[in-house]
Amino acid sequence: MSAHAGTADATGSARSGSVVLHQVRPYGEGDPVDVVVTDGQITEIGATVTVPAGAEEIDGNGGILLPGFVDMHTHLREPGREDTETIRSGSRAAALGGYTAVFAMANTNPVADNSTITDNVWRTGREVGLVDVHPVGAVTVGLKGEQLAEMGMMAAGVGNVRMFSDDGKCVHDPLIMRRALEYAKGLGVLIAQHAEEPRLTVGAIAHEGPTAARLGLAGWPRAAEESIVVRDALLARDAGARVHICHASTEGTVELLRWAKDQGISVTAEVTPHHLLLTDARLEGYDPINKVNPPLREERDTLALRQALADGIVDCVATDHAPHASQEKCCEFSAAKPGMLGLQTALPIVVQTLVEPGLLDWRGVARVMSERPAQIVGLTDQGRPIAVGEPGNLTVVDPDTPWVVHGDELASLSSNTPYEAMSMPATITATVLRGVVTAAGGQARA
Ligand SMILES: NC(=O)N[C@@H](CC(=O)O)C(=O)O
Ligand SMILES: [Zn+2]
Ligand SMILES: [Zn+2]
Repeated sequence: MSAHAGTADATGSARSGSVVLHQVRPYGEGDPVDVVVTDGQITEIGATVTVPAGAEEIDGNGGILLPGFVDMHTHLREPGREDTETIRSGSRAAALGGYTAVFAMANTNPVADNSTITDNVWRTGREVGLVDVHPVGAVTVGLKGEQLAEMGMMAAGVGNVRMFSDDGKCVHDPLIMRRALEYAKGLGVLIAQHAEEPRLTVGAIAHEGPTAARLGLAGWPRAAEESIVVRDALLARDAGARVHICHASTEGTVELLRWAKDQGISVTAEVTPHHLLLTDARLEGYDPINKVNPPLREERDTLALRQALADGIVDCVATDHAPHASQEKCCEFSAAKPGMLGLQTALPIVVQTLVEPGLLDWRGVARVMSERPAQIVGLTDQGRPIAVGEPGNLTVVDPDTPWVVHGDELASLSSNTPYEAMSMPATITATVLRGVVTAAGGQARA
């Protein structure tokens, strides 16, 4: 393999240079081809191509070529908790997971409720240059739910904020939510809601059901999510605005999304890999590694969410990558922080829960991991078709090389993965951002 052919400069645009991906199968279809990316764009696709002088060459080994993944829901903890994740460490995890763009949630310390912070997140992401880090702006000042943040200022800044969320908390006051939706409509931006009726989750730490009852854990009912999903669908309808539901976790939410979409309401939703794979059966043993908001639910919820993704009722997969320090995850269950790592394990879990059971083909994976999230947030340079003239944001997947997860080997500064010692069925061979290799052979390039 030749030396690095290009690097992303501080503004993130690709420098001159070329990458050749040898022996890859776009969307897993047809015979392997070679793909040339020059100056950030796909310039040639064919059985035999001209390798430009000085190009970095990657052997795809017959693996699957997909558009680079887009994560609508990542927590990078900068500013404030750089001991658990930084924009750099999170970008490394993202590149290794096949991502070319991530949306960094606003629940940092201080909260990203102003353009100084959102612009800084954007700039730092560009300096690192491994993945486009799009700042999410807070909907309300300090995530307090009382006063709308300066959404217009954040949208107009260099961070070009296009998604707003109080994630971690629900925008609970319906009048504030209504105003946020109206304002967002005017700005052409998206509100993403952490759907949780807080009056139904006081003290709650586990899914309300037989398992929590047996273990004596205070329950978080499905209705806490579903009541906000239906409320916000109605508010979006009346405002003529769009609303996005973060981490959908219940069978009932799927039914409500189906109803809302049937009505023509502009509601979209994401599901996390952990809500596709894991259930509250994990809570036996009280290991706080399994504590997450919303909580792990029951098998019928995971099955409904998988089917909903296949049907397009749930639009996309988002990681809700939520790093926490080990001392915050190995205390008593009730005291532990909720959240789990997700960036490096998302694609293999999608393979396990959707591709292997025949619910999605690789075109479907491109849809839920890349195309739909890019469309929902309005990114025009991501989630694009694999074709000459399109941006060189690409991921090569090896579907035949399993690997075993070890939290301390992940790129994240935290190690709170619920998949410790589990085998993952697929590996990311390489990730390319605007024609620059950002990760290859399990190594990130910054
Ligand atoms: N999902 C979680 O359990 N935790 C998230 C917040 C959130 O996504 O609600 C976090 O920031 O740690
Ligand atoms: Zn949340
Ligand atoms: Zn979150």
